[in-house]
Amino acid sequence: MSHKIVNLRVRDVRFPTSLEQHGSDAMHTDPDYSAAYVVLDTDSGLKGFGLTFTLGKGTEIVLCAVKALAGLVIGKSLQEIVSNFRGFYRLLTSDGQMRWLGPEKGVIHLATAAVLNAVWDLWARAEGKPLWKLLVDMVKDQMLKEGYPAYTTSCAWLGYSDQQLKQLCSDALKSGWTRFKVKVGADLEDDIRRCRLIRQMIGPSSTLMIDANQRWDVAEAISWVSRLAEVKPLWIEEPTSPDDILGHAAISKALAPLGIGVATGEQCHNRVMFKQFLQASALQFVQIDSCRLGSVNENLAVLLMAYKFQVPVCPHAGGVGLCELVQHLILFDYICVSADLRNRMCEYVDHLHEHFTSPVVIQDAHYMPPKDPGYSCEMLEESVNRHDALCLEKKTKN
Ligand SMILES: C[C@H](O)[C@@H](O)CC(=O)C(=O)O
Ligand SMILES: [Mg+2]
Repeated sequence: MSHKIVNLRVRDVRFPTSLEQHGSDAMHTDPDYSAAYVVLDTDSGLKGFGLTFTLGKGTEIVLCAVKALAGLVIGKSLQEIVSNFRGFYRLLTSDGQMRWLGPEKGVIHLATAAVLNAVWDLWARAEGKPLWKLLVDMVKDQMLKEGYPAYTTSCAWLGYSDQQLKQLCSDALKSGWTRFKVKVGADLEDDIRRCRLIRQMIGPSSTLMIDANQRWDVAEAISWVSRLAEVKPLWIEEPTSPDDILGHAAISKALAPLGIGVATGEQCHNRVMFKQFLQASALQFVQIDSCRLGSVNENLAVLLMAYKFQVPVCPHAGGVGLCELVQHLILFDYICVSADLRNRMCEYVDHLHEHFTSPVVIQDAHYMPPKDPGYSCEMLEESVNRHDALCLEKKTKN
């Protein structure tokens, strides 16, 4: 069956997570976890669902970019696309006029990610497999019985009170979590207090990471993290601008004697930037994002580059739908690329999974391999309608 794409719909879906400071960090103090949510309709009736992640405002701009790309997608059959996927990727990313908006970065690349995620979802559905299995079966068949190791960021968002942090951390420990990420970067004394608190709760054998979300300049990052070395963080995430590759390299070199690595990637524009981070030894943990890069296509390239440089991949997943999508990629990485779990873990945030038809399954702090066909992108229609920014705008006007 050809599954010819006959229509592309895109919705602006926003969740008011900022009201309870879910997702808050040193730079994003009021994040509303949102998505540009794409649905591909085909002549066979099969649909493909995709999304890219945003923080609320500006999602309407991503929708415009998706609509601008639609003309390159509608009329193509799935078979035509996957028989030359590289050519299709280049078609979307190398349009003579639209590439000026990037190339392969910013809003146009977020829109490309959403469209390509929907194409991969359509392909996996057509094959009757979860995406990770579609990828793995292209190479070989292995299974992960105990699931893939995860870490949680949901105990220590920057806007949470110490009381919330203690309660959430205590609950997480009871559920078997042993890897925790803490948001830092706004106030040093506050960071020292909160990091000491969580380290004291989780004990010396659990793993702690810290995340500054691009808050500092290079020298500030080195001195600030040095003050937090007492809690033995495995990594400092996004210590400075995500574009400052040599800055990351300087921070990495300075913190190495303290045994603290650098992690980044959630706002890394594309595979070319990752190449330079790896060549410059500017990171010790590659944090791919399923909706920032050009979908599976570009993420596979980064997985292979990370393996070539022997740098572990620890995917970013702090955003609506990001856990659902990136679990497929990290399963592929383990089964077909790295075959290694040392210093590897996938982020998990405990928000908004109820809005998906195939939400992630976490057991004992591990991602259990998805079973449903597709890329786990499909949202409940009721959720999309209830959180569609356009519908919300009309309601407030009436
Ligand atoms: C604004 C987002 O919640 C961001 O803080 C997520 C993030 O940096 C992470 O999950 O890592
Ligand atoms: Mg982060």
